[in-house]
Parts: sequence; structure tokens; C-alpha cells
Amino acid sequence: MAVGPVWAAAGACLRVLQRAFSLHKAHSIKDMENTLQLVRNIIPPQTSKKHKGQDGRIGVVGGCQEYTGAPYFAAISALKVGADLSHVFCTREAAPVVKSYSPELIVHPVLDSPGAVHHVEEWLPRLHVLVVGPGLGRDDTLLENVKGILEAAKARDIPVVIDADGLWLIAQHPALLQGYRKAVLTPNHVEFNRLSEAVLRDPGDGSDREAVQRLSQALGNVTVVRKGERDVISDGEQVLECAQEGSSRRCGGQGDLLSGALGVLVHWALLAGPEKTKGSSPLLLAAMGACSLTRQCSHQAFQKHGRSTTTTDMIAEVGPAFHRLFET
Ligand SMILES: NC(=O)C1=CN([C@@H]2O[C@H](COP(=O)(O)OP(=O)(O)OC[C@H]3O[C@@H](n4cnc5c(N)ncnc54)[C@H](O)[C@@H]3O)[C@@H](O)[C@H]2O)[C@@H](O)CC1
Ligand SMILES: Nc1ncnc2c1ncn2[C@@H]1O[C@H](COP(=O)(O)OP(=O)(O)OP(=O)(O)O)[C@@H](O)[C@H]1O
Ligand SMILES: [Mg+2]
Repeated sequence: MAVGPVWAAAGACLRVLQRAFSLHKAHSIKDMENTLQLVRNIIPPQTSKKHKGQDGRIGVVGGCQEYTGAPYFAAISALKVGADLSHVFCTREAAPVVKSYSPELIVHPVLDSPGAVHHVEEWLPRLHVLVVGPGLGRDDTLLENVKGILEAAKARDIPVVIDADGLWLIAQHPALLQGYRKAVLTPNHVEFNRLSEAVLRDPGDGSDREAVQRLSQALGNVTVVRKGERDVISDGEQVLECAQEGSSRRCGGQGDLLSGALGVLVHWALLAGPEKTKGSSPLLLAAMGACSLTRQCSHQAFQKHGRSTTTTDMIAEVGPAFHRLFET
């Protein structure tokens, strides 16, 4: 019987695979650590010489009758990461609710008004980044206004982070962002599949890494962050993975935290210049920073609150998590 040699061959094969896997894992961890080092480089120093607004004026476009939490989570997270001013452009009904969550946000009740595009356009020169989509909903009038806002942001070369229902809009009209190198898309599992179907028609089999890279390429190298058990990030050229330890809690709102944090980091990364980013794509660095931070917040909050952890608990961890990842 040749069972012995077969088992021996299978065992050897398994050991080779295990070794390859652990080497790959060690490599990924090293890649992640190298990238986090570059993320530390882009963080602007805190000095007494700065004026209000310099470290970030972020606009969140979202907030409607159903969803008021999502734009709040995104906008407050931007502030907690270190932006100086955070604006929310939402519907008339949502505005008093969002305001009542926090006196720190500047809230514009304009998104469902006929002058929505014009109003946001007037603010654009004073904003560094737009985060489009958290709690936006899918009302046609709102989405039409957001189309106009995106066109206006592109015309001014303002970076945009697109999340949640903003991604729904892009799945209907991919041309809106085609080739815009200052865009970052942050789909969850379902949003990623929807976008891939819409943009690639045949998303194919391939690995997660290939799928993210292909979507980015098909959209003309916009940066794509696919959230999940591991976050996969690509600008169509490079692919990074974020495997920072998070938690097994999957409450709503964690992606909103990520999008707000990313808004600030995108501003910082673009401001930092090549001597700080050392040839790496600023948007990839910003994405890796925001993904690591969100997961670290989740990890810390879960250690304290376990099963009852919610996004509010994670937001309370933004300061300590940021310090732990980027300032020690
Ligand atoms: N407190 C709030 O106001 C919140 C509002 N939210 C808003 O809710 C709106 C809809 O967002 P959704 O994320 O529900 O988008 P979708 O409506 O596209 O999601 C569809 C469904 O997919 C499911 N899903 C998510 N991840 C999955 C996975 N990995 N595998 C299988 N199914 C999965 C979700 O449970 C959801 O019911 C957006 O505007 C969003 O910003 C969310 O951000 C959560 C918090
Ligand atoms: N299975 C998982 N294991 C660990 N972390 C995960 C897992 N899935 C998602 N995450 C993390 O949770 C965060 C939010 O991702 P998620 O997929 O929940 O976004 P979302 O559905 O857009 O959230 P939201 O409820 O805010 O809309 C990201 O930091 C991501 O890395
Ligand atoms: Mg989401």
C-alpha cells in the first residue's frame, strides 16, 4: 500500500503551505508597520503658531429624515481626530436633530432645498475635504443635488470621501468620479459588490485584493477601501491590507467613524508633500491610517464595554487610540 508516502507527501505539502502563509502574514505585518510609520509622518505638528481651521475644515454631506446618527458620527469623528471645524450639510428636518447631538458641529439645513448646490458651492472655498454619503438616503431630489455638489467639488479640485448612499449614487453614475484621483471610496461588503456589478459588469472570481484593484482601475484609479474582516485598500497600482486588531462587535456607525476620520487624514496626507510621504500615494496612507484607527477604537471600546459596545463608545476612544497608534 502506498498510503504512507501519500500521507508523508501531504504533510510536507501542508508544512510548505503553512510556512508560505506565515511568511505572507509576517510580510503583511511588516508592510503595515512600514505604512503606519509613513502615516505618522503626515500628522501635522501641534504648535502655538497655527490659526483655527489650518488642521482641517471638513464638510459632511448627508443626514435626512431617517438617518441623523451617521452624519453626526462622521462629523464628530473628524473633529476628534484633529480637524478644527466640521460642517454637516443635511436636510431641513435632520438639521435640528444633528445640532442637538453636539454644539461642536456647524449644521446647514440645505440639502433638500432648491438652492442646495449653490449653498454648498459657496462654502467649498472654505472646506478642505468633503465626506459624501453618511445618512444621505436615496431620495432622487437629494441625490440630484449631491451630483451637482460633487461636480462643484471636482471643479475646485477638492478631495472627496464617498461612503454609504454616496456609493449608491456612484453605482448609478460611475462617470461622476471617473478618473478623479482625489476621490476615496469606502464600501462595505454589500456596497462593494453593488459597485463592482455596476462598474465591471463581470466582477470575475479572483482574490479580494484583485477585486479591489480591478474596481479601482476601472474607475480610473480612484482609491478604493473595501471594509471587512481585513480592510483592502488600492489605488489601482498598489494594494495594501489593514489587519489591525478590531473587535467582533458589528454595530452600525463604525463605517461612519471611518469616513470622518479619513476626511481629515486625506487633508493631512495631501498637505504633507513628498518628503513626508516618501513616494507613497497620500490617499493610500490616509486610508491605512483611518482603517487602523477605526479598528483600534473598536478594540479598545470592546475591551471596556464588550457586547454593549456602540459607536459612541468607539468615538470616546479616538483620542487614546490615535495616541497609541501614531504618537508613541
Ligand atoms: N445611526 C445611523 O444613522 C446610521 C445610519 N446608517 C446609514 O444607513 C444607510 C444605509 O446603509 P447600509 O450600510 O445599511 O447600506 P445598505 O442599505 O446598502 O446595506 C444593505 C444591507 O446589507 C447588510 N450588510 C452589511 N454588511 C454586510 C456583510 N458584510 N455581509 C452581508 N450583509 C451585509 C446590512 O445589514 C444592510 O441591511 C446609509 O445612509 C448609512 O449611512 C449607517 O451608517 C448605520 C448607522
Ligand atoms: N468581520 C469584521 N471583522 C473585523 N472588523 C470588521 C469586520 N467587518 C467590518 N469591520 C470593520 O468595521 C469597520 C466598519 O466596517 P463596516 O463593514 O461595518 O462598514 P459599514 O457597514 O459601512 O458601517 P456603518 O454601519 O457605519 O454603515 C471598519 O473599520 C472595518 O474594518
Ligand atoms: Mg456604511
